[in-house]
Order: sequence, then C-alpha cells, then structure tokens
Amino acid sequence: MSFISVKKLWKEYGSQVVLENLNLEVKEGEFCTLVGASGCGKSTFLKMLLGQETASRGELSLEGQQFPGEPDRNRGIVFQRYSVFPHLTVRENVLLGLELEQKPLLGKLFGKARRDALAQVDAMLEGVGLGHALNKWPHELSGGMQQRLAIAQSFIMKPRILLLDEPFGALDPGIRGDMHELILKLWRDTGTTIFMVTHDLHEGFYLGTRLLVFDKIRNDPQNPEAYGATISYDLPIGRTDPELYQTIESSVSETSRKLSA
Ligand SMILES: Nc1ncnc2c1ncn2[C@@H]1O[C@H](COP(=O)(O)OP(=O)(O)OP(=O)(O)O)[C@@H](O)[C@H]1O
Repeated sequence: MSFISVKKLWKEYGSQVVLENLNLEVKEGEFCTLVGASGCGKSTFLKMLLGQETASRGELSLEGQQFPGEPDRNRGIVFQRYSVFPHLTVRENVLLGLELEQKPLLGKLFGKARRDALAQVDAMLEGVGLGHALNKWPHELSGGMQQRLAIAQSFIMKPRILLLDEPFGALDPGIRGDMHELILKLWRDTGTTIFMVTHDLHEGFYLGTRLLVFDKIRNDPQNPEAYGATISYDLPIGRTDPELYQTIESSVSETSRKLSA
C-alpha cells in the first residue's frame, strides 16, 4: 500500500478549476519536488496535504485512510517567509510546539519536562546551525537563519510529512547551497516524506527523488478558468535528459505566459 495515495483529485474555487484529475502514489520517505507556472495550484495542493483545504472531488488518503481534515503534528509546513513567531526568541519558537503538544491548555512546561524539552530544542538548534543564537529574536536573524529556524521548528515535531512552499525562494544563491545540504541531511536522518515547491528546476532536480511538474494541459482561451492544472510529468530523478529538461521549461513558461496574460 502507498503511504500517500491521490486518486482523481480535483480542486475548484467557484467556477475556477484549479487542479484537475491528479493521480499520484507516494512511498514513505520520498522527496517530491513540485514545479510549475505561478498560479497553477502547487500551494493549493500542499494545503490539501496539510488539511487546510479539502478536495472538491476525488480521494486523498494516508496509509489507506482518508487524509485528516485538520492540520496535526504529523504534518509540518515551511513557507518562503513568516513561518516563525516574531514575538518569541529562537529557542521559544522551537520549544512552543513541544509545549503545546504536551500542555495544550497552558502552553507551558515546567521542571524536568521543561528541561528535557529544552535539551531537545537546543540539540535541534545546534543541528541547524543556530546554537549561537538561542536567545535572539527572529528580526535579528538573516533570511537564511530565519529559514533554519522555521525548519528546526518543523523538525522538532518529527512530522511524517513535511511541506515546503518555496522555502529558499527569498535567499541568495550562496546561502541556498547551505540550505540544500541542511534539508538533505535532515531528510536522510529522519526519513520524513517531503513535498517541496520550487520555481527553480535545477533545485527541483538536485533535491528531489522525484520531480512532479504541475501544468495546464487543457486550455480554453475563451474561458481560462474552465480547466485546471494536472501532473504533466512525474519523473524519478536521475533518469532525465537535457531535451526533456528543455521541454519542461518551455511548457511551464508557456503556461506562465497564459496565466499572467
Ligand atoms: N482560498 C482561495 N479562494 C479562491 N481562489 C484561490 C484560493 N486559494 C488559491 N486560489 C486560486 O487558485 C489558483 C492557484 O493558486 P496557488 O497559490 O495554489 O498557485 P501556485 O501554483 O502555488 O502559485 P505560486 O507559484 O505563485 O505560489 C490561483 O488562481 C489562486 O488565485
């Protein structure tokens, strides 16, 4: 049985078809990268995996059961920006998830429980390269450090599924390289199943074990909202050739032009 199974999945907002007929089987521990034109529904798909959006039609199941309809600790998400709480220190940001999990009402741990949680938090922050910044505020961190913090905040909860929505999109190319190594290390160490949206095809090929291209294959110029995007390519990484790469880039650019026209 697949870990995640997507069958004939559709998402519509009113008369706008955003996603049409998605079919996908994902094994636990895969690293799926998602590319596609802006506005073609990649974030919407992540939101459905998170439990923030429901499908209009079709099935989305986790180990054979319907996907939980509410976000839970099994699923974490990191956005391009603003994933961390600005009014909490680095350490408090990562501690909060553990506190809310163990003490949902109070949101505070005391005594040994707090010391144990802090030891986990500090080890996680050390692991993502923020061991020197435990008591800093998010606004005192660079963009790359804020994303390290957001990643630590997600991984401390040991999610089975991690959703990354262009997490490195706002970072300088030099810093992106470091972030790639960090995410690959955490993925290998934990076996988390990752879905990551990126606009950078090279990044998609470099990080993923599988590349999913979201594209609008059907188009009605008179009624652009009539058709949605679907998964036009599902590629195991390592088996692609430059011609295919070029075809994907051209097709995604063509859809981008149509969506922004
Ligand atoms: N809550 C909503 N209500 C109505 N329409 C929505 C809603 N959320 C998304 N949409 C529409 O769905 C379409 C897909 O949006 P989505 O953000 O999923 O695209 P995307 O591929 O992630 O784009 P980008 O790469 O720019 O982030 C857009 O046309 C958007 O306006």
